[in-house]
Amino acid sequence: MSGHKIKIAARLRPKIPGEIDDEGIQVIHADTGSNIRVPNPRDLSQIFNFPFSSCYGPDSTQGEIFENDVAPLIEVVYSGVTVTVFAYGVTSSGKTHTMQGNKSEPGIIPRVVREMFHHKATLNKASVDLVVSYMEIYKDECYDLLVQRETAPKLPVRENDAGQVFVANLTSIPIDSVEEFDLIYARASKHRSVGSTNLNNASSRSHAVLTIEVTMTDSEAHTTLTGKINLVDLAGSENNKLTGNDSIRMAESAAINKSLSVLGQVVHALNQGASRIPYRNSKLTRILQDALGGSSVGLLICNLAPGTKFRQDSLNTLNFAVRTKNVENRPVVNERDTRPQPKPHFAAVQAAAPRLPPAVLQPSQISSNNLPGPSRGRISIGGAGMTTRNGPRPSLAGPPSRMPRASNAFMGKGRPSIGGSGLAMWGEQPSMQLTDVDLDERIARAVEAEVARRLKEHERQREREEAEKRVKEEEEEQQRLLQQRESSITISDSERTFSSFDSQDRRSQSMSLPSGILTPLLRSHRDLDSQMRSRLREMEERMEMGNKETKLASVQSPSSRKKTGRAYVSLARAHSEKGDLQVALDLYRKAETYVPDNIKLKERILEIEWTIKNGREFVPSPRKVRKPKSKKRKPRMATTEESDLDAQTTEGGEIEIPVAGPSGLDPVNVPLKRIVEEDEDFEEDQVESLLKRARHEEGVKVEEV
Ligand SMILES: Nc1ncnc2c1ncn2[C@@H]1O[C@H](COP(=O)(O)OP(=O)(O)OP(=O)(O)O)[C@@H](O)[C@H]1O
Repeated sequence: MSGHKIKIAARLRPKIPGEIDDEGIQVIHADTGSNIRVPNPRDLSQIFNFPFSSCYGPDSTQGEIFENDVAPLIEVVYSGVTVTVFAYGVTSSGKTHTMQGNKSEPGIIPRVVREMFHHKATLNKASVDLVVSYMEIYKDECYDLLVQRETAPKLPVRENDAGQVFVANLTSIPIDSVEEFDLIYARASKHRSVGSTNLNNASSRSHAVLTIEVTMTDSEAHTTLTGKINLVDLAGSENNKLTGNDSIRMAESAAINKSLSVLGQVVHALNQGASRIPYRNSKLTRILQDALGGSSVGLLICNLAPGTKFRQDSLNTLNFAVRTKNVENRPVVNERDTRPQPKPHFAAVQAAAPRLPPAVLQPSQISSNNLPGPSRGRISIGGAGMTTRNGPRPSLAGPPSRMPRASNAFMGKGRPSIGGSGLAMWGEQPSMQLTDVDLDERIARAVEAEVARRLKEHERQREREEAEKRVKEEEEEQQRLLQQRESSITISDSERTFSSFDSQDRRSQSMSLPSGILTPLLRSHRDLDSQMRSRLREMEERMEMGNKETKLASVQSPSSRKKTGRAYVSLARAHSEKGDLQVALDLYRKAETYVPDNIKLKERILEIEWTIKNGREFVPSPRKVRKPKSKKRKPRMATTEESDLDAQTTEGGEIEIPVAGPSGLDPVNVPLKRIVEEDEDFEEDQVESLLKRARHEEGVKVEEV
């Protein structure tokens, strides 16, 4: 399949009781197309237009969105392609309502499942199997929502040989009817992390990913076609000032905001055609890798909340949407040849690692107590990623087209079945007989856990050893300096006798010299001694100070180190301008710990050292004229002449502002992100926090700059 851009739909929710709708955002349907209009929060006379092929206003229904944008994708899933639908937006903008809905207004998820079964019924294929898996990413860890929450372990994210990312050990349950699904889904949804905030009584504290996978086996053609739809309800970005979050919610919020920010970075990097896409910076992007610039078909639903309160958030959401719509995926059809592969050579069998078959619980009566409908359901628990009746598969990424499939005698329909009801996952304890396959699976998991534990232990041991080595080196260095000082003191204590390290030969030689000949030399030794003493003292102080800073620097990211370095330089400069050269020198040296490769900084340190030593006056170099910050943040705000002119956005997230030019009014396109995105004003903040820290530090008295 050729490149396929992610489709965008925007939905503005109606106001909810207690909310003021001041028409901050509007959905406009015109003959030329539909768009979302948002006034610029910094200049209300400017209107940003966001044209999308699907825009839904507050009166839109769940059915409308499903029919227009999601239902057509079901056929794509049945053609063996992975489809990903995500709901994105600020907290309380209606993501969960859109994806999940409620009993009277079911959302996309229940509708998708109905449509999947409906489509299945129209197919004339012998074997069409559906399975569901459901997981959440809570504080950057993956949890299985199909198992009891209290016992759900953190699931590892892995990558297989084909480069496909999957969540290992994620449960997948075969579903044979809508009713079966509804029951499973209702139970699992209770396991999702939800909490109350000022903005939403039932705010999702995690990103939830529900996957419905369909496997179509054609035994005559010996092929298996696997389609999948991932339905992702993202947690909403949060402004903690508005949500009034407590410490627990704050920690959740930090994880949510971080993962969403990485999502933005991934989209940005994809748009830039960057060589490195930061998928690995969060579990969310790692898991959605296939949906962002990968091999799936994507639909992004941008949820918007009405009113001025959410205006800036809505602009951020729309800005993200504009960037995302340029991301191109390359969908592939996931078809596999099921013919048994020729037997590998004996040597190859010996060399190959043993492949463990998945554990498959085949309860005789899965639905008798819990699930309505025919009792044909089976629960398969992934031993290596999401496991279906046809073998292990990654959970979010399908294998590439025509991937050869390993033949496995344990897989397929003729597997040994196991007694028991399969209800253990819901907390009940069925009596269950384990087969060899199950035992193998359990052993494999235990081995896997043990290997992970040992690796962790090994890593901890390595870190301990490294820390010990560092301490030892520091002690040795101090010892060395001490010895040096002692030996130099020996020199200065006596002009007549030489230090212990002088040899007997030298002594006898010197004794034979005419008297007075060494005096100038010894005098210079004495000078050297006092110089060395003060130098050593200085070095010790610097080392002590440096250690503290080095420790701090070592835990910071490269960009934070740079920022801290810049903040110290800024402080140092202020002190050098006031004439506090010693304080300035200390601060420049601190800065050096954070930016050790900065040549200019080294030069500045030498310059000040020299000035202090020689008692000269220090004349700081003139400050660079920097562009005013406000200009950087607001690169293109309308001037007085422009402010009363209506502004129109163009495709691709640019704002078109008419500007008075030589030939009358010329339109000027300004990239919207430059206007909407906040520029981080770290320097002031950083200086402020450093000042606080510096005030508590002994020895460095820093005044407010
Ligand atoms: N289209 C809609 N029609 C009616 N009510 C809606 C609609 N969209 C959202 N709501 C209501 O708005 C409130 C917030 O919606 P929802 O919980 O879906 O937001 P969310 O974006 O999932 O928030 P969070 O990120 O905090 O989980 C809910 O009470 C929901 O019922």
